Amino acid sequence: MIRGCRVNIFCRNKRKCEFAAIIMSTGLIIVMYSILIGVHLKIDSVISFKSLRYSDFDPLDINNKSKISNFVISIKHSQLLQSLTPVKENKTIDSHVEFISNQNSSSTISWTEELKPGENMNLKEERYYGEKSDNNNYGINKGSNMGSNVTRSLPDAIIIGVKKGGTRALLEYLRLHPKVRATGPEPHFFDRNYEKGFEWYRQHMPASTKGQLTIEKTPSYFVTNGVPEKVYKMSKKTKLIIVLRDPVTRAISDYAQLASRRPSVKTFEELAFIDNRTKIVDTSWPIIKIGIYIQHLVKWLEYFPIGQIHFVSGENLIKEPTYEMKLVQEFLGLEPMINDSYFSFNNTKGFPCFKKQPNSSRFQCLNRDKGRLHPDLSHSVIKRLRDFYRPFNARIYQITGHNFGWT
Ligand SMILES: Nc1ncnc2c1ncn2[C@@H]1O[C@H](COP(=O)(O)OS(=O)(=O)O)[C@@H](OP(=O)(O)O)[C@H]1O
Repeated sequence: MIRGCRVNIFCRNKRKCEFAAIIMSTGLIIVMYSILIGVHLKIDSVISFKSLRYSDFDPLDINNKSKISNFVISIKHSQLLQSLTPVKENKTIDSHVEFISNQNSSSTISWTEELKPGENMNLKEERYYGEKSDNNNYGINKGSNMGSNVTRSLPDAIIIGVKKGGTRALLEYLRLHPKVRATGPEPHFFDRNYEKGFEWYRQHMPASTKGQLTIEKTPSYFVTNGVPEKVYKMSKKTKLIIVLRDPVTRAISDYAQLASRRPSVKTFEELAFIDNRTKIVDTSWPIIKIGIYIQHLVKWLEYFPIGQIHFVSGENLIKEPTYEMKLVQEFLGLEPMINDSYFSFNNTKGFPCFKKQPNSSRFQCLNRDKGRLHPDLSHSVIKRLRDFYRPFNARIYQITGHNFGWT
């Protein structure tokens, strides 16, 4: 009765009424479908970004193919979203920035690379300025013109090590400086991708403008044979930075990372000593070998003068980030802008956290896999390792002119 009444009110002619109903429902389906696609793209981008932290994602690692495709998809989605939202003048798009709040009311930072207005993700541009770089043996440092004086340059400075020394923290602190442009993931150019050539390397550097320093970090460079010569060939003026940390805690940190990725791995003691009874240290185990810093450093000194290498104390970078940053900025010839106001010690995390702008109230902390729990090792194991490293450490103190205080 009621249905009949409605039909009568809106459609006098039953066929016209059916036709109108079909048109309306088709329209409704199209609208809902578009909304769903839009939501899907947005969600997918966010999920992809969230799942890709620099710590577990190396886009240059061939074993990470699934992550690469995930990454590429997320970039495409973000580009699509960007093209729907025109970029306003002077607005910076953080294309790869990921700040995820965690339970401790701090945040987690992932790697960052910013796109400037007019710049896009296409790195294929092959035009050169033709300008011979002042610090590059090959004259290829300043590269493709991306418009409005934006270029990609080979690094002016490289954080070459040491693994688990605090290299990520240092790079993220340096990134706070307006005159610094830093890479996100580790490019691994000199140790894994050298055959791809300097142009490949340069294309993996962040966009920069004149006067800005380009900096990358790949801690494996410090211990990889042949890298000092290759860096020298790129530019003998490259400034080198090494974050040194007590080799015993460094080894434990490295092992903690290994165990978190391979839970079935042998115990630290089983791997660190040739024989657990005699406790002869196994120097062929990379986790031990990396900590014999002097052996690696001398290879760099064959190519670079000691004054061209800046040593950061990994321990002090945690205790007094401002002081260590003052020294690094001095070394890089930067105005000392990264000061106390950027840091706040987060007691829950047990590490300094930092803010992107001095006037911001929001502090960000490094990812949760920086500052992992270390396995408990017996005093005798620690003592044995300390005894082992002591003579090597003494030579490091001598050469660098700095007592790092590792006991
Ligand atoms: N601000 C801040 N937040 C968190 N962690 C910090 C920070 N500053 C230094 N560190 C120390 O950095 C250690 C990781 O070193 P790296 O970044 O060089 O590691 S890696 O080689 O890139 O994997 C990491 O080692 P673990 O504590 O063993 O995880 C930290 O001790």
